[in-house]
Amino acid sequence: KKNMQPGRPFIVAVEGNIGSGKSTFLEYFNNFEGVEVLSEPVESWRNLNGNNLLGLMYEDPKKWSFTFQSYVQLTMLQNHLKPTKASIKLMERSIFSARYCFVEKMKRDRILPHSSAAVLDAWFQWITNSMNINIDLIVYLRTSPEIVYQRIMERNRPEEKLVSLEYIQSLHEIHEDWLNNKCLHHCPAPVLIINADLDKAIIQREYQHWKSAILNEKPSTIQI
Ligand SMILES: Cc1cc2cn([C@H]3C[C@H](O)[C@@H](CO)O3)c(=O)nc2[nH]1
Repeated sequence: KKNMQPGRPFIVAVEGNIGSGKSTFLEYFNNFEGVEVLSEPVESWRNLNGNNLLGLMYEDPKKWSFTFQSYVQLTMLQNHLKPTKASIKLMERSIFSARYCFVEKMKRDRILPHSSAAVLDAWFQWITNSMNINIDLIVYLRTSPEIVYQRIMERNRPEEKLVSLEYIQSLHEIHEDWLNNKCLHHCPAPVLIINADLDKAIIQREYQHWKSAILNEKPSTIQI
C-alpha cells in the first residue's frame, strides 16, 4: 500500500500491551535507512517540570489519571505532528491507543469520572477531526498477559511495581477489542498482528518476514 500524498512519510504505529516488546521492535527497525523512530515520551511523563506524572498516576490513579492522560494526549499529538525527512515514521503507540486503550480502561474501571473522560474525549475528537493525524499501518504486538506480566516484573521499572496481572489482563482485552475483534472502535489503519510472545531471539525472524510491509518497500502482496 503506497502512501497517498507524495512527500508524506509512511507512518506506522506500534501498539501492544505493557511489556509487549515495542522497544525491541523499534530498535530492530531503527537500523534501516529512511526510518525515523519516535519512542513513547516516557521520560517527559516522568519529568514535566519536576513532576513525575507517571509515578503519580500509578500511586493514586483516581487523583492523577486525568492529569497524566491529558499530558499523554499532548505528547502523542506532538509525535504525530513532528515533521520528518525520513520516508518511514515508526511511532511507539499513538493518540488512538491513548484514547481507545488506556483512557478506555480507566473509564471502565471508574478511575476516570465521566466528566474527566468527556473532556479528554472532546480534545481527542477535535484533534482527530481538525488535523491530519494519518497512520498507514498499525503493527499490533499481540501477547499473552501472563508472559508480559513476567517481563514487566523482570524489567522492574520503578513506577510499574504496582502493576497487577489483572490490570495487564484487562489491557490485553481492550487491545483485542480495538485491534483484533473486528475493530470495535474506529481503526485508523490496517492492522498487522505479530505474535510477540516469541522470545527476543526468535522474533527477529518474524520482523524479517513482515519487513517489506512494515517499511512499505514494495506493494505488499500480503493481505493484511
Ligand atoms: C498512549 C499511551 C501510552 C501510555 C502508557 N501508559 C503507561 C504504561 C506503562 O507503564 C508506561 C509506559 O508505556 O506508561 C499509560 O498509562 N497510558 C498510556 N497512554
